[in-house]
Amino acid sequence: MLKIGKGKAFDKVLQVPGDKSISHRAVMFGAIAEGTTRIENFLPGEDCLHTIECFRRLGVKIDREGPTTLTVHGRGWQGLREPDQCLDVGNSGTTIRLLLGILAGSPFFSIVHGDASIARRPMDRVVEPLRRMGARIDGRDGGRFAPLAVRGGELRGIEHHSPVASAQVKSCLLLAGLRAEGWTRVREPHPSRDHSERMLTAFGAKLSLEEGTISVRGGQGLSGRHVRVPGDISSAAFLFAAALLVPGSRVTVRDVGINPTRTGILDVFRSMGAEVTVTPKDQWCGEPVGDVTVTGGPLRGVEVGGSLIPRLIDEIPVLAVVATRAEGRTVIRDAAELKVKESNRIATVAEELRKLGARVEETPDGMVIEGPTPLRGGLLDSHGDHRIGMAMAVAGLAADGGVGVNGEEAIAVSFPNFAAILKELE
Ligand SMILES: O=C(O)C1=C[C@@H](OP(=O)(O)O)[C@@H](O)[C@H](O)C1
Ligand SMILES: C=C(OP(=O)(O)O)C(=O)O
Repeated sequence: MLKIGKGKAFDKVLQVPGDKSISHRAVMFGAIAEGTTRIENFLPGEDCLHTIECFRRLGVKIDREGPTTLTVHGRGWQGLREPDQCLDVGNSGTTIRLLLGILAGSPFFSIVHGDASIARRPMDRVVEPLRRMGARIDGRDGGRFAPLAVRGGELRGIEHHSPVASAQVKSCLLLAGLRAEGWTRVREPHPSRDHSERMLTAFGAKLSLEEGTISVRGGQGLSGRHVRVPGDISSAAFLFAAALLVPGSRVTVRDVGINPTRTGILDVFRSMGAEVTVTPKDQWCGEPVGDVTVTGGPLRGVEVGGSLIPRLIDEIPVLAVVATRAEGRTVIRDAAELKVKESNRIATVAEELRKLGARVEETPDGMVIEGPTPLRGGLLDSHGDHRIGMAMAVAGLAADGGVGVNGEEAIAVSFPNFAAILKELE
């Protein structure tokens, strides 16, 4: 069990591990590129380690020089070979969905599977358009759920209007589109994170973005390159929240990714009344990087919905914790996607926060939080979901008597040294 006591005011300068989305992509794109891709500040979280193992099973040589440094020896798409064992994605939605885009255009048979949470997450959002491109995919419930079996082969480009704003759907189809005959075009209701677009461009691919539709022409190869991964703003969000939950605190996170498709949480914390300073410093492989400082103060409730949701989707659990301390009502809407993450995050956040005395009402597409409520200590559970585990641990900093979080091993999925950093803030 992870025990977190009530926090005392702090003023810290910290760093967080590399971005999960960018780490996955660096391995995957390096694996299908020609030449060497050296990756620095790679996230050694379990999700990304599963991505490495899947590509090793596909015949790609990947050397790990250190915990956060690796070299991927790409030999182009031709370098991938039929795996003799199932590909295990663990808990990682990003791995399974992007991998399916690569397998769909690879002329061999493979089976992908993951843990109990992965087996519950919807795969039809990628299976249906990949089948339209010509891929042969089967799986549980007609291919709606993993395990999935793929017999890859020749693909043709399609136009796909995704009903959900999902970078995983978009990236899967762009990867398949690189191998397809003609153009593949993807449109989504709101812009989702654009790491694939930035990194594919940095690896030499040509993509075009017109009126919200991203297009790629098939037959393009990638060239390996050096990738330095920015710190993960989704991990940093837990530390920003900590500064808002412990009165009189301030935190600076250095060298964190500040891609505007990921910074929704900073906009929301600002509109709640927090002081947020962003100092841009550099671009790493097409990704903006900077230092971000968050200073606590009195907070007010906010309404969050629409195009903001994909810009902070993974931060909503910790935003809900912060909202319990804000004056007035916080309304989160248009976030039904939370139900199909590692856990049903609307249900799990509400269940756990209520144990601490918070007033949280679930809605079909989000939640309503009435604040401020004093939080009491309690025994909480991660529900096997890393973000729920971390959000609840951070809540402990504001709870009288602190909290204990069971199932804390889930946190290693995205932020392996989280407990050590948080312990410094107790
Ligand atoms: O593409 C990615 O790296 C991710 C996209 C998002 O999922 P969706 O594409 O399902 O919205 C996000 O929640 C996930 O943590 C990572
Ligand atoms: C939803 C997440 O990841 P994935 O979809 O890759 O499992 C997350 O990290 O919060």
